[in-house]
Amino acid sequence: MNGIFITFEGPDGAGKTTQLRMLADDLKKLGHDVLVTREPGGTAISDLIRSIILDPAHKEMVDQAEVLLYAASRAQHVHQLILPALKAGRIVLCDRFIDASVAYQAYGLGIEVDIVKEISRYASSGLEATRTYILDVPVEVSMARLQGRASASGTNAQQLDRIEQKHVDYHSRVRAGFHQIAADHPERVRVVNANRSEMEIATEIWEDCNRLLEEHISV
Ligand SMILES: Nc1ncnc2c1ncn2[C@@H]1O[C@H](COP(=O)(O)OP(=O)(O)O)[C@@H](O)[C@H]1O
Ligand SMILES: Cc1cn([C@H]2C[C@H](O)[C@@H](COP(=O)(O)OP(=O)(O)O)O2)c(=O)[nH]c1=O
Repeated sequence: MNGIFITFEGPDGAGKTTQLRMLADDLKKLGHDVLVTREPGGTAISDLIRSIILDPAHKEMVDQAEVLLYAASRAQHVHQLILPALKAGRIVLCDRFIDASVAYQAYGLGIEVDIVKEISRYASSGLEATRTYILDVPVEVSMARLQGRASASGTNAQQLDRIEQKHVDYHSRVRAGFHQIAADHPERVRVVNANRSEMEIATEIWEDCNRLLEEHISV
């Protein structure tokens, strides 16, 4: 596999999408072939599953169904889109991946970590990110950014998706889960302080990503 697979993780509203777009623009300016995608989503089937998972009306969804729906969305995404792009040598930037299932479904909901990892491993046929940036912000900051994004787009707090509407305690467990994932995978994961300006964050990610590209080329 010649491509490079980079994932962005962190709480809702941490600034993942913003940073992913900035990195994609900078990489494209250097002539790299970049694929930008996201989970849940990225293919027609995965997007349909996304709308089922995030619909605020689906309050009765049981935890097992939630884990398996994220995994089903991921299976289609990995095999239809990500693996072919990596085989073609592209740089794939993905907004969330398996770490999100571990942070939200395992640490957040309380499902056993090994079960969530095993289901995700099966769904993705063992694909792992080359590098993961976890954008870390206090829960109050990410919540405030989400509210800001919602009002900028003319929606209100009641229209946040099903996961975003969950309680602060849940989001605190998710954040702690991301810290644990970083501690478990120091080679792959970089925790980036996202409670700074967009440009400061982008610079740190850009410098690390350049080192990664150099290592990749020299292999
Ligand atoms: N470093 C930052 N400082 C302040 N606001 C930010 C920063 N990065 C992103 N935002 C804003 O916060 C909101 C959420 O950002 P977004 O990139 O959509 O986050 P995510 O994809 O992690 O949910 C958006 O309104 C965005 O403009
Ligand atoms: C990929 C994935 C996402 N999620 C959640 C996190 C988000 O609340 C939601 C949608 O992700 P996303 O679109 O990235 O939301 P945001 O841009 O607001 O950060 O799905 C999981 O709970 N498990 C997963 O495996």
